[in-house]
Amino acid sequence: MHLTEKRIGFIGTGKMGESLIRGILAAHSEITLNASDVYKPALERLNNELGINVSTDNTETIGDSDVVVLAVKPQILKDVLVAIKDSITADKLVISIAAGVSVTAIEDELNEGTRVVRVMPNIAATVAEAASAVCAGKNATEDDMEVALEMFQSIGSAITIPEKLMDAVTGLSGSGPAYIFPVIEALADGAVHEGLDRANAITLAAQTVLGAAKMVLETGMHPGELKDMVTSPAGTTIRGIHTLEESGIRAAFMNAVIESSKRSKELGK
Ligand SMILES: NC(=O)C1=CN([C@@H]2O[C@H](COP(=O)(O)OP(=O)(O)OC[C@H]3O[C@@H](n4cnc5c(N)ncnc54)[C@H](O)[C@@H]3O)[C@@H](O)[C@H]2O)C=CC1
Ligand SMILES: O=C(O)[C@@H]1CCC=N1
Repeated sequence: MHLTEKRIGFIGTGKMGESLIRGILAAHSEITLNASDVYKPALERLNNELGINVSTDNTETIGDSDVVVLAVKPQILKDVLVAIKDSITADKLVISIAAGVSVTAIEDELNEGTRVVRVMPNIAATVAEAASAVCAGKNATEDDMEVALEMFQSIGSAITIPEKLMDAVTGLSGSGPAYIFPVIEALADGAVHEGLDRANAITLAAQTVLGAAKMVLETGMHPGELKDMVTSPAGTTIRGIHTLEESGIRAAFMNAVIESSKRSKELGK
Protein backbone atom coordinates (compact mmCIF):
# COMPACT_ATOMS: atom_id res chain seq x y z
CA MET A 1 0.00 0.00 0.00
CA HIS A 2 1.21 3.50 -0.78
CA LEU A 3 2.10 6.11 1.79
CA THR A 4 -0.78 8.41 0.83
CA GLU A 5 -3.30 5.68 1.73
CA LYS A 6 -1.93 5.67 5.29
CA ARG A 7 -2.86 7.98 8.13
CA ILE A 8 0.35 9.13 9.84
CA GLY A 9 0.52 10.05 13.51
CA PHE A 10 3.37 11.94 15.15
CA ILE A 11 4.16 11.44 18.81
CA GLY A 12 6.15 14.58 19.57
CA THR A 13 5.94 17.78 17.53
CA GLY A 14 9.21 19.40 18.52
CA LYS A 15 11.87 20.49 16.09
CA MET A 16 12.17 17.22 14.17
CA GLY A 17 8.50 16.23 14.40
CA GLU A 18 7.44 19.58 12.98
CA SER A 19 10.13 19.43 10.30
CA LEU A 20 8.84 16.03 9.14
CA ILE A 21 5.20 17.15 9.29
CA ARG A 22 5.97 20.20 7.15
CA GLY A 23 8.01 18.20 4.66
CA ILE A 24 5.45 15.41 4.30
CA LEU A 25 2.54 17.84 3.93
CA ALA A 26 4.40 19.78 1.26
CA ALA A 27 5.01 16.54 -0.65
CA HIS A 28 1.53 15.04 -0.10
CA SER A 29 -1.04 17.74 0.59
CA GLU A 30 -3.88 15.16 0.62
CA ILE A 31 -2.36 12.95 3.34
CA THR A 32 -4.01 12.56 6.78
CA LEU A 33 -1.62 13.74 9.51
CA ASN A 34 -2.30 13.46 13.23
CA ALA A 35 -0.01 14.70 15.98
CA SER A 36 0.23 14.68 19.74
CA ASP A 37 2.53 16.37 22.20
CA VAL A 38 2.44 17.35 25.86
CA TYR A 39 2.94 20.99 24.88
CA LYS A 40 -0.45 22.35 23.82
CA PRO A 41 0.63 25.72 22.32
CA ALA A 42 2.81 23.92 19.75
CA LEU A 43 -0.11 21.71 18.79
CA GLU A 44 -2.47 24.66 18.45
CA ARG A 45 0.04 26.45 16.23
CA LEU A 46 0.41 23.41 13.97
CA ASN A 47 -3.36 22.98 13.82
CA ASN A 48 -3.83 26.66 12.90
CA GLU A 49 -1.00 26.82 10.39
CA LEU A 50 -1.25 23.41 8.75
CA GLY A 51 -4.74 22.16 9.58
CA ILE A 52 -3.50 18.80 10.89
CA ASN A 53 -5.39 16.90 13.61
CA VAL A 54 -3.87 17.43 17.05
CA SER A 55 -4.30 16.00 20.52
CA THR A 56 -2.54 16.05 23.86
CA ASP A 57 -3.42 12.36 24.18
CA ASN A 58 -0.87 10.12 22.44
CA THR A 59 -3.26 7.16 22.42
CA GLU A 60 -5.88 9.19 20.55
CA THR A 61 -3.34 10.07 17.85
CA ILE A 62 -2.25 6.45 17.62
CA GLY A 63 -5.85 5.22 17.43
CA ASP A 64 -6.44 7.46 14.39
CA SER A 65 -3.19 6.45 12.62
CA ASP A 66 -1.81 3.54 10.58
CA VAL A 67 1.81 4.70 10.88
CA VAL A 68 3.07 6.04 14.21
CA VAL A 69 6.22 8.18 14.12
CA LEU A 70 8.01 8.39 17.47
CA ALA A 71 9.61 11.85 17.56
CA VAL A 72 10.31 12.33 21.27
CA LYS A 73 13.75 12.56 22.85
CA PRO A 74 15.64 9.27 23.29
CA GLN A 75 15.82 9.86 27.05
CA ILE A 76 12.02 9.69 27.45
CA LEU A 77 11.25 7.18 24.72
CA LYS A 78 11.02 4.21 27.06
CA ASP A 79 8.42 5.91 29.29
CA VAL A 80 6.40 6.91 26.25
CA LEU A 81 6.53 3.35 24.88
CA VAL A 82 5.32 1.92 28.18
CA ALA A 83 2.38 4.36 28.17
CA ILE A 84 1.33 3.70 24.55
CA LYS A 85 2.02 -0.05 24.39
CA ASP A 86 -1.63 -1.15 24.44
CA SER A 87 -2.70 1.30 21.73
CA ILE A 88 -0.04 -0.01 19.32
CA THR A 89 -2.14 -2.78 17.82
CA ALA A 90 -0.92 -5.30 15.25
CA ASP A 91 -2.24 -3.25 12.29
CA LYS A 92 0.14 -0.36 13.00
CA LEU A 93 3.64 0.38 11.79
CA VAL A 94 5.92 2.16 14.27
CA ILE A 95 8.71 4.39 12.94
CA SER A 96 11.27 5.65 15.45
CA ILE A 97 13.59 8.56 14.66
CA ALA A 98 15.18 8.60 18.13
CA ALA A 99 18.97 8.88 18.06
CA GLY A 100 20.81 5.91 19.49
CA VAL A 101 17.82 3.78 20.48
CA SER A 102 17.96 0.35 18.85
CA VAL A 103 15.03 -1.37 17.18
CA THR A 104 15.31 -4.20 19.73
CA ALA A 105 15.02 -1.76 22.65
CA ILE A 106 11.80 -0.44 21.11
CA GLU A 107 10.41 -3.88 20.22
CA ASP A 108 11.11 -5.06 23.79
CA GLU A 109 8.74 -2.41 25.20
CA LEU A 110 5.90 -3.14 22.75
CA ASN A 111 3.64 -6.13 22.14
CA GLU A 112 5.23 -9.20 20.58
CA GLY A 113 5.14 -8.97 16.78
CA THR A 114 4.97 -5.16 16.58
CA ARG A 115 6.34 -3.90 13.26
CA VAL A 116 9.10 -1.34 13.85
CA VAL A 117 11.28 0.62 11.42
CA ARG A 118 14.10 2.86 12.62
CA VAL A 119 15.05 5.98 10.69
CA MET A 120 17.64 8.71 11.13
CA PRO A 121 16.43 11.74 9.16
CA ASN A 122 17.63 15.33 9.46
CA ILE A 123 16.19 18.78 9.95
CA ALA A 124 16.31 19.60 6.22
CA ALA A 125 13.06 17.62 5.89
CA THR A 126 11.39 21.04 6.22
CA VAL A 127 12.75 22.00 2.79
CA ALA A 128 12.49 18.51 1.25
CA GLU A 129 16.27 18.02 1.38
CA ALA A 130 16.63 15.60 4.30
CA ALA A 131 19.27 12.88 4.17
CA SER A 132 17.75 9.80 5.85
CA ALA A 133 18.78 6.23 6.53
CA VAL A 134 16.27 3.48 7.24
CA CYS A 135 16.58 0.01 8.77
CA ALA A 136 14.00 -2.68 9.48
CA GLY A 137 13.01 -4.25 12.78
CA LYS A 138 12.55 -8.01 12.97
CA ASN A 139 8.79 -7.88 12.23
CA ALA A 140 8.82 -5.13 9.60
CA THR A 141 7.53 -6.33 6.24
CA GLU A 142 8.71 -5.36 2.75
CA ASP A 143 5.60 -3.21 2.49
CA ASP A 144 6.55 -1.43 5.74
CA MET A 145 10.02 -0.66 4.39
CA GLU A 146 8.48 0.61 1.13
CA VAL A 147 6.14 2.89 3.07
CA ALA A 148 9.03 4.20 5.20
CA LEU A 149 11.25 4.75 2.18
CA GLU A 150 8.42 6.46 0.30
CA MET A 151 7.87 8.75 3.28
CA PHE A 152 11.51 9.75 3.67
CA GLN A 153 12.26 9.88 -0.06
CA SER A 154 9.39 12.34 -0.47
CA ILE A 155 11.25 14.77 1.83
CA GLY A 156 14.78 14.28 0.49
CA SER A 157 16.96 11.24 -0.13
CA ALA A 158 16.74 8.03 1.87
CA ILE A 159 18.86 4.90 1.86
CA THR A 160 18.50 1.50 3.53
CA ILE A 161 21.34 0.46 5.85
CA PRO A 162 22.09 -2.29 8.38
CA GLU A 163 21.29 -1.06 11.89
CA LYS A 164 24.93 -1.30 13.05
CA LEU A 165 25.67 1.75 10.84
CA MET A 166 22.93 3.92 12.35
CA ASP A 167 25.30 5.62 14.84
CA ALA A 168 27.64 6.59 12.01
CA VAL A 169 24.71 8.02 10.05
CA THR A 170 23.54 9.92 13.14
CA GLY A 171 27.01 11.47 13.53
CA LEU A 172 27.15 12.37 9.84
CA SER A 173 23.77 13.35 8.38
CA GLY A 174 21.56 13.38 11.49
CA SER A 175 23.69 15.98 13.26
CA GLY A 176 25.40 17.26 10.11
CA PRO A 177 23.23 20.29 9.32
CA ALA A 178 24.41 21.76 12.63
CA TYR A 179 28.04 21.46 11.49
CA ILE A 180 27.29 23.30 8.25
CA PHE A 181 25.22 26.21 9.61
CA PRO A 182 28.25 27.62 11.49
CA VAL A 183 30.35 27.06 8.36
CA ILE A 184 27.92 29.22 6.37
CA GLU A 185 27.90 31.84 9.11
CA ALA A 186 31.70 31.86 9.30
CA LEU A 187 32.12 32.12 5.52
CA ALA A 188 29.76 35.09 5.60
CA ASP A 189 31.72 36.58 8.51
CA GLY A 190 34.86 36.45 6.41
CA ALA A 191 33.19 38.36 3.60
CA VAL A 192 31.71 40.88 6.06
CA HIS A 193 35.25 41.37 7.34
CA GLU A 194 36.22 42.23 3.78
CA GLY A 195 33.35 44.72 3.41
CA LEU A 196 30.35 42.79 2.04
CA ASP A 197 26.99 43.44 3.71
CA ARG A 198 25.65 40.66 5.96
CA ALA A 199 22.56 39.73 3.93
CA ASN A 200 24.44 39.32 0.66
CA ALA A 201 27.28 37.52 2.45
CA ILE A 202 24.87 34.92 3.89
CA THR A 203 23.10 34.45 0.54
CA LEU A 204 26.40 33.92 -1.30
CA ALA A 205 27.78 31.62 1.43
CA ALA A 206 24.64 29.44 1.53
CA GLN A 207 24.38 29.26 -2.26
CA THR A 208 28.07 28.30 -2.41
CA VAL A 209 27.48 25.36 -0.03
CA LEU A 210 24.33 24.34 -1.93
CA GLY A 211 26.11 24.54 -5.29
CA ALA A 212 29.09 22.53 -4.09
CA ALA A 213 26.80 19.85 -2.64
CA LYS A 214 24.77 19.69 -5.85
CA MET A 215 27.94 19.26 -7.92
CA VAL A 216 29.02 16.28 -5.80
CA LEU A 217 25.58 14.68 -6.07
CA GLU A 218 24.90 15.43 -9.74
CA THR A 219 28.31 14.94 -11.37
CA GLY A 220 29.24 11.84 -9.37
CA MET A 221 32.80 13.20 -9.36
CA HIS A 222 35.05 12.79 -6.32
CA PRO A 223 35.02 15.89 -4.07
CA GLY A 224 38.81 16.12 -4.39
CA GLU A 225 38.59 16.31 -8.18
CA LEU A 226 35.93 19.01 -7.94
CA LYS A 227 38.15 20.95 -5.52
CA ASP A 228 40.98 20.80 -8.06
CA MET A 229 38.69 22.33 -10.71
CA VAL A 230 38.39 25.49 -8.58
CA THR A 231 42.02 25.68 -7.54
CA SER A 232 44.17 27.54 -10.06
CA PRO A 233 47.97 27.30 -9.75
CA ALA A 234 49.20 30.28 -7.73
CA GLY A 235 45.59 31.51 -7.57
CA THR A 236 43.27 32.62 -4.79
CA THR A 237 41.71 29.28 -3.83
CA ILE A 238 44.91 27.45 -2.96
CA ARG A 239 45.74 30.27 -0.54
CA GLY A 240 42.38 29.71 1.20
CA ILE A 241 42.80 25.94 1.20
CA HIS A 242 46.30 26.20 2.68
CA THR A 243 44.86 28.28 5.52
CA LEU A 244 42.06 25.77 6.14
CA GLU A 245 44.52 22.87 6.19
CA GLU A 246 46.74 24.74 8.66
CA SER A 247 43.65 25.07 10.88
CA GLY A 248 43.11 21.32 10.78
CA ILE A 249 39.78 21.50 8.99
CA ARG A 250 39.68 17.86 7.90
CA ALA A 251 40.46 16.48 11.34
CA ALA A 252 37.95 18.89 12.84
CA PHE A 253 35.08 17.59 10.69
CA MET A 254 36.14 13.96 10.98
CA ASN A 255 36.31 14.30 14.75
CA ALA A 256 32.87 15.92 14.85
CA VAL A 257 31.33 12.92 13.08
CA ILE A 258 33.29 10.40 15.17
CA GLU A 259 32.39 12.05 18.51
CA SER A 260 28.74 12.49 17.55
CA SER A 261 28.55 8.81 16.54
CA LYS A 262 30.06 7.89 19.92
CA ARG A 263 27.37 9.94 21.66
CA SER A 264 24.69 8.15 19.64
CA LYS A 265 26.11 4.84 20.92
CA GLU A 266 26.02 6.21 24.49
CA LEU A 267 22.36 7.21 24.13
CA GLY A 268 21.57 3.60 23.26
CA LYS A 269 23.04 2.25 26.49
N1 LIG B 1 16.48 17.75 15.91
C1 LIG B 1 17.05 17.07 14.95
O1 LIG B 1 17.68 17.63 14.04
C2 LIG B 1 16.91 15.57 14.89
C3 LIG B 1 16.31 14.88 15.91
N2 LIG B 1 16.19 13.51 15.83
C4 LIG B 1 15.48 12.78 16.89
O2 LIG B 1 14.15 13.25 16.91
C5 LIG B 1 13.64 13.16 18.23
C6 LIG B 1 13.03 14.49 18.62
O3 LIG B 1 14.06 15.45 18.66
P1 LIG B 1 13.75 17.01 18.60
O4 LIG B 1 12.54 17.24 17.76
O5 LIG B 1 15.01 17.69 18.28
O6 LIG B 1 13.38 17.28 20.13
P2 LIG B 1 12.34 18.33 20.72
O7 LIG B 1 12.62 18.44 22.17
O8 LIG B 1 12.33 19.57 19.89
O9 LIG B 1 10.94 17.59 20.52
C7 LIG B 1 10.45 16.58 21.34
C8 LIG B 1 8.97 16.86 21.55
O10 LIG B 1 8.43 15.79 22.32
C9 LIG B 1 7.46 16.37 23.16
N3 LIG B 1 7.16 15.43 24.25
C10 LIG B 1 7.77 15.30 25.45
N4 LIG B 1 7.19 14.32 26.17
C11 LIG B 1 6.19 13.82 25.40
C12 LIG B 1 5.22 12.81 25.59
N5 LIG B 1 5.18 12.10 26.71
N6 LIG B 1 4.34 12.57 24.60
C13 LIG B 1 4.37 13.30 23.44
N7 LIG B 1 5.27 14.28 23.20
C14 LIG B 1 6.15 14.54 24.18
C15 LIG B 1 8.06 17.68 23.61
O11 LIG B 1 7.06 18.56 24.13
C16 LIG B 1 8.67 18.16 22.31
O12 LIG B 1 7.78 18.95 21.56
C17 LIG B 1 14.79 12.74 19.13
O13 LIG B 1 14.65 11.38 19.44
C18 LIG B 1 16.03 12.98 18.29
O14 LIG B 1 17.05 12.07 18.58
C19 LIG B 1 16.61 12.80 14.73
C20 LIG B 1 17.22 13.45 13.71
C21 LIG B 1 17.46 14.88 13.71
O1 LIG C 1 21.44 16.14 18.67
C1 LIG C 1 20.72 15.13 18.68
O2 LIG C 1 20.82 14.30 19.62
C2 LIG C 1 19.72 14.89 17.58
C3 LIG C 1 19.94 13.58 16.87
C4 LIG C 1 20.48 13.92 15.52
C5 LIG C 1 20.35 15.36 15.44
N1 LIG C 1 19.90 15.88 16.54
